[in-house]
Amino acid sequence: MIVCAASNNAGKLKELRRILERMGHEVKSLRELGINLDPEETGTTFAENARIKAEAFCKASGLPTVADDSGLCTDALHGAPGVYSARYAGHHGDDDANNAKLLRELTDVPEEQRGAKFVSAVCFMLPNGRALEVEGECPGRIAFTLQNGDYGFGYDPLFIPDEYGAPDGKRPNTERRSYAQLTPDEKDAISHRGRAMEKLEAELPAFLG
Ligand SMILES: O=P(O)(O)OP(=O)(O)OP(=O)(O)OC[C@H]1O[C@@H](n2cnc3c(O)ncnc32)[C@H](O)[C@@H]1O
Ligand SMILES: [Mg+2]
Repeated sequence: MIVCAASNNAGKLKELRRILERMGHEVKSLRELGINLDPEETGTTFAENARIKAEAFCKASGLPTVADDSGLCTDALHGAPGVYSARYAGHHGDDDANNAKLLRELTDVPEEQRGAKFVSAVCFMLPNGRALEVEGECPGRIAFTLQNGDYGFGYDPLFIPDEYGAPDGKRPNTERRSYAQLTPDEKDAISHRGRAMEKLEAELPAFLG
C-alpha cells in the first residue's frame, strides 16, 4: 500500500522509509506530499505524541500514515530526557547540543549507573480514523564520549545497545559499538524503531482485516 511516513526528522524518516519499503510498501514523505506541518507534541507519553502526529499527518495526506514518537530514557536521570528528547537542550532538534547536555548531566556517573533505553511508539492511522499502536524498546548504556560512526543521527553516537543484529542473528555488543557505528541492517534488527515496526508488521494483517 502507499503509506505516508510522517516525520520531519531526516534521520528518522530514512529509517522509517527503509523499514516500510522492506515490508513491501510504497513510501511518501511529507516533503514529497508537499505537507509543511509541525504539530505540537503536547502528550505526556510517547504513544500520545505518536497519535497526535499520525492524526494530523493522516488528515493532511489522506493516506494511511505512520508516525513515530521516540526518545532516550536514562536510569541515572530518572527517565530523562524521555518525551523531551528532541528539545532537551532547549532548541528543537539540535542534536549536538542535546548530546553535549546529556554528557554533561552524566559527568561522574559511573559505568554501572549509565543504563538507558531507547523507546519508539509507532502509530499507524487510516483515513477513517482507526489506529494501530505499537511500541518497541532497546536497552543499552550511555557512552562516556561521542562514538561517531558512518551512520546515525540524534543521540546515536552516545547510545551503546546491549546487543546488535547480525546476518546470523543477534549477538552481545562486546565491542561496545554505538548505534552510530552499526550498519543500517544491524541497527534495524535490534533498535527501538525496528522492534516497534516488527510488531506493526505482525499485527497489520489482522488490523486491516
Ligand atoms: O516528531 P518528528 O517530526 O518525527 O521528529 P522529531 O525529531 O521531533 O522526533 P521526536 O519528536 O520523536 O523526538 C525524538 C528525539 O529523539 C531522537 N531519536 C529518536 N530516535 C532516535 C534514534 O534511532 N537514534 C538517535 N536519536 C533518536 C531524535 O533525534 C529526537 O531528538
Ligand atoms: Mg517531534
